[in-house]
Amino acid sequence: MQLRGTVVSPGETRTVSTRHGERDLAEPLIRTADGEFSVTLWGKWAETVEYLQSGMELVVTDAEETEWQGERGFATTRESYVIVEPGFLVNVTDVRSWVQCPRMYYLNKLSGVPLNYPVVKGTIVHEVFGDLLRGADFEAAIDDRVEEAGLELGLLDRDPEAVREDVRQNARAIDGWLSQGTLNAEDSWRSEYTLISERFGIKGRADALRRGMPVELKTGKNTNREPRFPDKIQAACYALLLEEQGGVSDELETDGGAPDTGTLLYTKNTALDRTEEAGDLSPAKEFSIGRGLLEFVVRTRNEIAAMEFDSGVPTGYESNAKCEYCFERDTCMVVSGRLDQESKAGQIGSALPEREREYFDRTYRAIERERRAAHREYAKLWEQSARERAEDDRALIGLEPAGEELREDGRWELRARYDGAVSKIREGDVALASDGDPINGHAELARVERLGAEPRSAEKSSGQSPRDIVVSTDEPVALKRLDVYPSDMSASGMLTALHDALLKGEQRRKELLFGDASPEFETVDEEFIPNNAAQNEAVSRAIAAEDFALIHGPPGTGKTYTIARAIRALVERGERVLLSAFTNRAVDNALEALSDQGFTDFVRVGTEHGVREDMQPYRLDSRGDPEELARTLREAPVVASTTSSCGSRVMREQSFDVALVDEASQLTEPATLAAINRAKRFVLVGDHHQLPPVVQSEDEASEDDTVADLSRSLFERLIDEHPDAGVMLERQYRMAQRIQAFSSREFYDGKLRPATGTVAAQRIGDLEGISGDALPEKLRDSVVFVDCAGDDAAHTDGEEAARIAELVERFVEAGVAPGDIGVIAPFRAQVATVSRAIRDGVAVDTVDRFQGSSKEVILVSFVATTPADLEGPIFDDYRRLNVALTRAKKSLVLVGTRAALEVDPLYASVVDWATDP
Ligand SMILES: Nc1ncnc2c1ncn2[C@@H]1O[C@H](COP(=O)(O)OP(=O)(O)OP(=O)(O)O)[C@@H](O)[C@H]1O
Repeated sequence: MQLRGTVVSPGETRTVSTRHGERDLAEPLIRTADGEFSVTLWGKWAETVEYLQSGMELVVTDAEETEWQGERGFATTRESYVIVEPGFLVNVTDVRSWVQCPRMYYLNKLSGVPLNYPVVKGTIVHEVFGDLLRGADFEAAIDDRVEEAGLELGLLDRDPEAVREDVRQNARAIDGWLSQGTLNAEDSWRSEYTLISERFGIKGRADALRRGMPVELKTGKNTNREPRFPDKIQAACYALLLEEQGGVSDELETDGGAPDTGTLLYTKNTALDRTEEAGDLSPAKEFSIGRGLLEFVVRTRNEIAAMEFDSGVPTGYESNAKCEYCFERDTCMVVSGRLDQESKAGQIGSALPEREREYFDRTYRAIERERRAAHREYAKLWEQSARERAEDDRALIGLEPAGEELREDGRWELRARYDGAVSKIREGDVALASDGDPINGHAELARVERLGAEPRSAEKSSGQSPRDIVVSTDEPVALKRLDVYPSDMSASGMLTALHDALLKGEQRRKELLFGDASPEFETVDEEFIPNNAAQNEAVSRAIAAEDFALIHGPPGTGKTYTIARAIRALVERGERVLLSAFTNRAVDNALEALSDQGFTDFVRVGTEHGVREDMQPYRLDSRGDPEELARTLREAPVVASTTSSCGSRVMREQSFDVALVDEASQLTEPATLAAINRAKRFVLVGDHHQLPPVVQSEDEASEDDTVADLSRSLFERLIDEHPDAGVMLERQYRMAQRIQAFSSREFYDGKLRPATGTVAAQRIGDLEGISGDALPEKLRDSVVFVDCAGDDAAHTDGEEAARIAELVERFVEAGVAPGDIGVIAPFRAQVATVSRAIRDGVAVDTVDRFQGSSKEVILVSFVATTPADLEGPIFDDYRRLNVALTRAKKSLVLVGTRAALEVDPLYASVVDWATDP
């Protein structure tokens, strides 16, 4: 049986005499659904209690029930595994580095992977390995993969021909091995296999599987007969994961049991000179994977999960690391010196001042909480049934595969038919595509290319037309289900940014961030924007700032326009500018504004999928001639990318005079650091009265003051601490006078006003081809409240949806194009309900998806029928309400249940405003 519970007290290890001789045991007390029990952990599992703490989750597989002196208890058996905090997903590569040295694991996590040649070469060789397994031509694969790494190689000043030769030597080992007869007709292969273990709390991606056995590629040399220990551990992890999965798929079925052999391929061995090197030069080394090794893997994984339970920091004493030979020794000593951490290697340098260290610790804990929240989200993959996930918008299920095709870029394009259901999955997302069972079946990471594409085949059923979902993957999979793929990448990015800011950052910057210094400004007299004083002042401040400036831009006040003007002015002064924002959309909007103002000397960094069509010509492809690509990037006076890309290997090599960050109020503090770390000065643009940063672990964080509050942006903090560094744009170019009135009064102290008389007086009748009279009288006002009784469902309201559909028809009949109309609903379920009810072409979405955009006509569905409903997302935060009410230019229609809304004072005033002109 499997035992699962929460540790009440860990207990201690002791040694007892048994009929098998002396044995260690420990007896932690755990609480399960059935009560409290003591669990006897025998042998090596007894070590677990050394790091077990009360409150941790503990799982014992294949436990047996015991009875001693009338007390019921449990004990491990020969088959048991003991798993600590199974919900914390440890990466296979982390298990590997922990075995090398726990400090190494920590340092890797903190500082990210830097751009260096061994890393880039390693990636290329891995890619070529996959290509060769898939039967690609040797030289063609090398040429292609080296070209693909063009930008990184260029930044490293590497000559492509020399790289090709280097890769060729490594690839020969692979090719030689494949053709040596190791691979015969019965062998079945697959490369890059994603594995997730629910049972052990481990995830990873195996380089390859041969007959269901793991094969790992290492680009280093190894002249011993045996693989290196950490490498074995890595392969053993995959074996463990494969065992749980019970084989891979029919075609790759192992002979039954667990994979018992691992193979390591040391590709550099073939490049060694036989006359100089002694030892075993064969690249492929096999080893047998026994039970003892698998248990060791689980115990190592447990040590990591236990340390992460309270964001602990490893010292290096946990293993028998040998610091003398470690190439990370200096870094390790510096980090421990600066952060005053215990380290086996010792410390050098002076510790950060108390306040900085405290900031580091609090932020570190907050980021690790985010990571755990991502892991919890991950666990829902197996905790929830397919149906529950679909209902929670976390999966699209019941897809019907509708074709697969190998594209020119080597990726598979998979299609499936679906019913148009909504989910959190969006185009451009990375999601988990599976054959219906993402955990025990076959799953592949997929990029969502299209949602709701026209089916290829012309058959269209009556009523709702079927739609296609199109994704791309490295390997084909029967596309029957698509799941949200929670990632802890953003946690990793924040951690690296924190590290760079605190351990590598300039002193002055830190003084500013920690309130020990105030920002300073030069004087600038030039006029930049003659028709808008606040915008002009904002540009002046951006230029005059010696440290930083803050631009506060309420809805429609020309933030983007001002940003573009400021960038031009900076470039004219010879400054190199990094333009960044939370979303790709905002980055592209700012570039569009720049090009509207006649400036196009910029480079857009981002993926092909992330960058908008019209900005593709400016996108820096990472594939191509190294020297040319590197020059293009290095010489660009303006480089634009999202803040998360600012932490990429490539961008971390770049430096700028000024970083200009849009949507800064939606960024957590460490996410903002990722961008501003790259520049001497910075300008943050945002509005803290619109959407705040999205923080997954928000609920638990607020109470604990040892954990930083990530939901407060750096923008907001600095505006509070240094109001003088900020300029508020007050004149808006979007909304009719009456639409903006409520927001101005409630959220901006009445300061927001229309920029011109035309803006203020705009009416729906101004749109081309529309006569205001064609609308029913009730809809002619620019702000309208429609009382609707609504139904009783929790997150949907069919009646409201039907009423909205009707109102939309009135606007369309009067001549308004569907594309000029938007509907905002608080819940995705209601978004789905409304989408089904109304005609095509009208944008229906949640507030979060509408931030940053506007429409001529906006209808808001409140989905509140009883006062208790006033706790939904649109309502829990005034900032979301503000966004919802400020998207419309000419006509805003609020649909809701008056009696319910009037219970809350803020909503009562909304209803009031919308009812009485
Ligand atoms: N000084 C100005 N003179 C004339 N038009 C302007 C000026 N500033 C902004 N605009 C116009 O006002 C409109 C809104 O500006 P912009 O898109 O920059 O607003 P924004 O604040 O970025 O909007 P959002 O709140 O959606 O982020 C644009 O059409 C822009 O060209």
